[in-house]
Amino acid sequence: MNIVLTIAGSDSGGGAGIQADLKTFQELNVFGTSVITALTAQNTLGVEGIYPATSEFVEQQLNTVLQDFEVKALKTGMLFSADIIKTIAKNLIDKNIQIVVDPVMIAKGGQALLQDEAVQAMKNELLPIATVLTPNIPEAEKITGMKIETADDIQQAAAKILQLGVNCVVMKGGHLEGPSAVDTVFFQDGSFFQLKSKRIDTKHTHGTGCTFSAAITANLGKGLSLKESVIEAKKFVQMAIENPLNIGRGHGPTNHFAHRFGANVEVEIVE
Ligand SMILES: Nc1ncnc2c1ncn2[C@@H]1O[C@H](COP(=O)(O)OP(=O)(O)O)[C@@H](O)[C@H]1O
Ligand SMILES: Cc1ncc(COP(=O)(O)OP(=O)(O)O)c(N)n1
Repeated sequence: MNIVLTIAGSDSGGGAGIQADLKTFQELNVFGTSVITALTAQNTLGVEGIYPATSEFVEQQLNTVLQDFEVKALKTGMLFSADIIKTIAKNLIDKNIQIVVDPVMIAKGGQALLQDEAVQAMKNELLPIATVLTPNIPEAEKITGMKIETADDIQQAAAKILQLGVNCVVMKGGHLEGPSAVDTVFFQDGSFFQLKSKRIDTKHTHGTGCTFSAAITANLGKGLSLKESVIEAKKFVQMAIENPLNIGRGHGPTNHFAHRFGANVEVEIVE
């Protein structure tokens, strides 16, 4: 049994955060463990409240899991504060674990899930030890300090992010426009490729980023290459978006069951 870990916030609505991660892990046949950084009172309409854990308790959860389980890959999601980020980085620096960083900053409803001053800690402490970073466009803008509108901007921003020490960056295109949802994957050696899928016209996209990064983590945990892990994760999230559950009165969750039925999902790989 391959064991993976999510270090993230709890979404009481079950569509994002720890809950989306564990559902994704389970669907992809890996054993999921968790370190909870914050509780959120949240549903499909938005985040009503945030109750962060202390960095000491985050550290205790992390060490308790790592002392007992051989974790192959982990992801981080909502980390909330600079203190929590520094604590996590300090405890992971000497571990042989593949690290997927989803730099969660702002929920769809606009609520901050990461304090502003924590962005610098993420850049200085966490990204240098990360295997892969999966920013959406606003997150990439915050990390790089540049406006991202064109394909050239995406390439420039990726280059800036790679300079921070992360091995690979997946620039997610969910927030862009056009008939395709295009994610571009950049590596340290200058190579890159794109993953293109049909953009689905839906409001039910709560937790897409969490689900995508959790699927990459699960795939890495199973021993797939980084490239294969990202490709398969894109297929997983595409199926989850294409087959909405239509629950909740706002931005509903993606459908983590969907991959069981969606063998024919179309994702084009452009090298
Ligand atoms: N409407 C959509 N149709 C198809 N794929 C989408 C759609 N929205 C997002 N995605 C995909 O979901 C994944 C998460 O992207 P994104 O929504 O940008 O992240 P986040 O949830 O962090 O904002 C990416 O693979 C992106 O291409
Ligand atoms: C607890 C928690 N973690 C992360 C998010 C953000 O998830 P994301 O996949 O980026 O989806 P949206 O917020 O954009 O719907 C969250 N909301 N809560």
